[in-house]
Amino acid sequence: MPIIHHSTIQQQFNKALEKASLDKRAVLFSYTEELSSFAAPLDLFSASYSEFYGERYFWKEPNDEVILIGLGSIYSLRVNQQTENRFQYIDREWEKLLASAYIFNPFDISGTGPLLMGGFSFDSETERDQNWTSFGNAAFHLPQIMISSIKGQTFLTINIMATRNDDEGTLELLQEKVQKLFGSTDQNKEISNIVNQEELNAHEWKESVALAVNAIQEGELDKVVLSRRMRLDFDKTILPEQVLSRLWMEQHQSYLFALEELNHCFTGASPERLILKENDQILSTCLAGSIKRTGNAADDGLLGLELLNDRKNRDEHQFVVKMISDVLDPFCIEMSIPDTPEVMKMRDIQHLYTPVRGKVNNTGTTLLKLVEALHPTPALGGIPREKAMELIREVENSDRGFYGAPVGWFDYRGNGEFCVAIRSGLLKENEAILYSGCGIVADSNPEDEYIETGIKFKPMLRALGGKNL
Ligand SMILES: C=C(O[C@H]1C=CC=C(C(=O)O)[C@@H]1O)C(=O)O
Repeated sequence: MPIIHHSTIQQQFNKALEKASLDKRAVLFSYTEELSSFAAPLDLFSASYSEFYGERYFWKEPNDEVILIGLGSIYSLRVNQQTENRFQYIDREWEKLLASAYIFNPFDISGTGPLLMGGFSFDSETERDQNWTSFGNAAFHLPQIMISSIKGQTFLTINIMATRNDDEGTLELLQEKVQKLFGSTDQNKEISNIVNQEELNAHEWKESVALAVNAIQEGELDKVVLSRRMRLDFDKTILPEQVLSRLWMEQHQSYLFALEELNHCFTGASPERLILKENDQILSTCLAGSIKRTGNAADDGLLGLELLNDRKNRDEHQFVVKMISDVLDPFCIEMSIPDTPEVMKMRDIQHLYTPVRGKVNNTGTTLLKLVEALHPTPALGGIPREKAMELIREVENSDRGFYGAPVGWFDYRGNGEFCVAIRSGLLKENEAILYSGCGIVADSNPEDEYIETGIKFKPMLRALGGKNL
């Protein structure tokens, strides 16, 4: 059982209270300790339902080296309008909060101590539709209780926005909350079942692919990624823990994420890293070019080889490699990029994959600066970027929301990671909207692209109990 009430924490907390009283404003107090034992991460997430539903945040990177469970939001940063640069805004406000914070964290380990979990919308220049209004153009949260599992070690971080109205009782209350959380088991929640499954505007989507191919052949642009949606209705409210536990079993080698905003939850299993930053080391991933999997290892091997040798897919992939390396180059003193891609095999699909590593040249290069520069990569936008964005706005008559956008976390030391939120969907009570897209180039065929986007629905569809798998 975690112990968060002893003299060290008390002293630190008292200092934060004094400062809050003097400054007449809230001061962040953060305390981290290592836990000796830890329930399975998803059991803990699930057990937090009664106390924290609507304010839960989950992150797991493919190798299980970083698993974060954030519960309760004691401080949030949102950007609703296009009034100023959303990346700079989040960076600046976070820095301001940290400037007066009292942080007790004896561990020099990324992902422990205070951190923000959240993400950005795909396109801040379009308005969010009603599904996405609570997410806006950026939504980040500092959890009240955070459990981080980092390379096998587990940590508890508690965060309090201390005000002059708080006293030692505040710590005690939080202590009780933590004890309750670790003591409680998952209430047997009812599983929701699909009552209706419907692809939205499939015919129009194929037409817009044909239109995009035309524009590319006319030389207006080189590549654009077009997405489409599927809607599912359920017999009762669909719970994020239900979806996450299926993704955990079936898509374990992906980034698993969930961001709740009251009764909405954006969740998914993405294979695509946008950027990882650990001190001055960065790692980005180029992922573009796809082929199916069959369930038979020998056939999958042959398909993988076909993908590696397919000109259309290699071109599509090369666009992404060039753009990501061009974008990161000015921020780096060293970079390393393999000459040829590898094949990354996911449960339902295989992709061409190239890792891009670098060493940043400047301490002022924040993770969000890199996210801003990279987003959207041609794996989700296109080439040239602005032209592709214009075409997406023109032909996709719906809001992508956070689909295809950066989702992740970053801590008070500036380390963190963002994935590109694909293979994802928005859960809103007894309805889910799933998103899927694919890269369109000069020789794309609408029917093939339709089939490819069908495959990309599968991870979420499977996790939700859907049909046609
Ligand atoms: C846009 C998606 O995938 C991107 C990532 C990998 C491969 C892609 C492709 O081959 O088209 C897409 O660019 C999606 O899954 O919704």
